[in-house]
Order: sequence, then C-alpha cells, then structure tokens
Amino acid sequence: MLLPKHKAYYISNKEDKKKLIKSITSGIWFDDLNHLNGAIFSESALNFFIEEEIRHEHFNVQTSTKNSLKNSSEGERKRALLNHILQSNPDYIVLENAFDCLDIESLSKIESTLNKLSETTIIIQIATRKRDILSFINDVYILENGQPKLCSTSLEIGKPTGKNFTQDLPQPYESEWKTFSPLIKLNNVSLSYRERPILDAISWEIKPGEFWQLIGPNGSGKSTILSLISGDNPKGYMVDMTLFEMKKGSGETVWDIKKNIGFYTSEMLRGFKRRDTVESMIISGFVDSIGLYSFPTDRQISIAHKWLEVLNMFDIKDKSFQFLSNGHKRLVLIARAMVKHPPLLILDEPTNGLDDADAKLFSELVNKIAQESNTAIIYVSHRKEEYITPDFIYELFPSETGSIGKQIT
Ligand SMILES: Nc1ncnc2c1ncn2[C@@H]1O[C@H](COP(=O)(O)OP(=O)(O)OP(=O)(O)O)[C@@H](O)[C@H]1O
Repeated sequence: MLLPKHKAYYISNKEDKKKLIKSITSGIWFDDLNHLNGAIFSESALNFFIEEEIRHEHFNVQTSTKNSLKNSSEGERKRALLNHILQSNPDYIVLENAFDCLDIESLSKIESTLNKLSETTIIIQIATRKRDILSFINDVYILENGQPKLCSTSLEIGKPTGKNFTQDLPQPYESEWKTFSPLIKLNNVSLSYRERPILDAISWEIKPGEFWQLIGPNGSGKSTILSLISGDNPKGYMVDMTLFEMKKGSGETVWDIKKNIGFYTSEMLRGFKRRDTVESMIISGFVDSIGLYSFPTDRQISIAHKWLEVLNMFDIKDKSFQFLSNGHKRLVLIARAMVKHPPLLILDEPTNGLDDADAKLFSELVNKIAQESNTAIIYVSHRKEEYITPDFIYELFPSETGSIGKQIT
C-alpha cells in the first residue's frame, strides 16, 4: 500500500498548536489520515503522563533508567515517550517540537529511529525551528490565515530585524550591589542518586559578571549542578561548595542563597495557570513568588516599568500574562528574574520551545544583559544559538564514575 506523504508544518509560536493538531487529525485539511490510527508526541502529552504519574504514583511510561518521568532528564523523557508511543503501532505520528532539549547524540538517535519508522509510519511534523525539519520530509507547509500553504524546504526565514531592545537596562543603586569573590565555587563535587554516580569531582569557579554556557549530553548532570547552586538540592549539604561567599552547610538558609539568584527555566511555564498581569509578574520577581501577595513599593514599580520599556511591552502591562505569546512570556520571565539585579542569572534551556524569530529576540536580550549588567550568567543549552556569545564554556563529559567537567574555552 502506498503511504500518504509525510508532512511538516513550519509554524511560529503564535499558532495555536492544539488547534493545529486537531485540524491535522480530524482531516479537515487532508483526509488521507481518516480511519488511520494516530499517536501524538508533544509537550502536552508528556505533561499529561507526568501529571498522571504524580497523581497515581504509577509509571505508565517506562524510562531507560527506571526513574519516574518527573525525575528524568528531558532527553530521557522524550526517548521514553517515543518508545511508549511506538508500542501501540500507530499508522501515523504527529510530532510536535520533538527535538527541543536534545543533545547531539540523542537527537541523531531519535532522527535515525524516525528515518527508519518513516518507511512504515506516516510522520507529520510540527516544527518551529527550520533546522529541525526532518530530511525525508519534502512537503513543508506554512500557515496563511489559518490555512496550510505548501512551500519548498528551502524556506527563507526572516533575517534578523535589527536591534529590538534599544533602551538601556535599569541599573542597581550602588548601595544595593554586592560583589562576591568568587561568586560560586564547587570544589571536587561528586554526587550520586541511589548509588548511581552522576557527578565526579566537579571543580568550577564563577566570578562576578562572567557569562558561562554549561553544556553536556542529556542526563550528564547539568540540572543537578544548577540545583546545587540554587540551594534546591538536599545533597548540597554533603559537598564542598561556596555560594556567594557562604560555605554550604555553615548555617545559611535557602533564602540567603536564593536572594542572589534570578532563575529562568522553560519548565516554569509547565502547568502555569494564574491570571496575573504582565506588570505584576515582573514585580513578583522582587519577592520570588508567582503572583503578588503584598503591595509593591514605588521603587519596585518604577524598576518594573523600566524593564517593561526595555522589552517594548509597557503598553501591554495590564494585559494578562497568560495571553502573551510563548516568546513574550519568556521575555517577561527574564525581566522578572532580573528586577532585583541578582549577582547570578541562571537560564536553563531557555530557548526550548521558541520559534526562530523568538529565539533570536530572546538571545538578543540575554546578550544585552551580559554586556550591560554586572550579573553573571549561567546559560544551559544544547543548542548553539548563533546569537549567544558566552565568555566561557564548561562542559560535562559522562563516565562510569559520573560526569567529569572541563572548561573548554
Ligand atoms: N531526584 C532524582 N532521583 C534520581 N535520579 C535523578 C534525580 N534527579 C536527576 N536524576 C538523574 O540524574 C541524571 C542527571 O540528571 P540531570 O537532569 O541533572 O541531567 P541533565 O544534564 O540536566 O539532562 P538534560 O539535558 O536531558 O535535561 C539523570 O540520569 C537523571 O535521571
């Protein structure tokens, strides 16, 4: 039997992906999938299984490490979801942003699984990054007025549109700014989870104002290092680490650490359902809460307004955060992480899920923060974003005894 053609939809994040998946699977555009058995590989499918796992304490989707999905890395989660889906032998698979958060090795493994699968199974891909479009897919559609329009794979993506952020960043009052020497010091840090070694003798020092990229394959321990630095990992008490000149375990509180850090991860948007305004989302960065529970001071409001101006979003400050595009939500959350001028800004897989245009915009803001502020940045990412220019790269190399780490530039 001749298979219906594989297709890709190259879209911006402004498109409603749920609606798009419904249009694809219901056959209103193309009826070649009617009566076929389909499966969906998407962020929401993954969230659904994670929530099910938490609710029923039962692992429906098995990971290679036998860990829960919740405690697995993004790469492990994606591989587990794909294997789970394949067990039901679908006629077609709708893949939504399947390659986010994957390291080069995992990416090529999933790509070759999909290549092989494409001989027997129809692949319908939804991609927001042009470079993700699978090489065996010839029919690439964009959406015009909500309708698919066939394009060639050599789509021209809009060139960078000049400078988007022209205003200067708000600066801290000198009296509020404290420098630490060094900012962060991990000394021979080794860590295991249930006797499985994850980190092996990691020594890493970060000085004020430095812009670092932390890279390493899926599961190599990048998020684990971040959780040690942010004070969220209980194992932090067992290792030799100095955070903001406080030796870990010397009586400091989690708040003593957190007040020095602005944190952004794309996971922050997972399951986020509140209806705060854009303005109050930014102001809430002063108190490290989602939502505001006390009246902000005039000074806090004024700094938040300056950030809104930097983002060109002052006019929509009273709009509900929930209704912003994915890209704009991230810009707001970066400003939220930056309002208190933290000595350290942590960005964990920040461009995950962004489309090409928003990834450019976001990178421009991060570079601006690196250049114009005294804040040090740790940027964790698998993707080489061409507009991101870190000062240094720290790489994790997995081994049987856990990952070892090296500064490579
Ligand atoms: N609480 C936990 N209990 C048990 N194992 C864990 C826990 N947290 C993480 N792990 C395991 O530790 C390893 C390192 O995870 P971590 O999330 O730090 O990796 P990563 O480099 O950030 O991965 P990715 O790039 O895929 O997000 C993974 O194998 C993960 O399954």
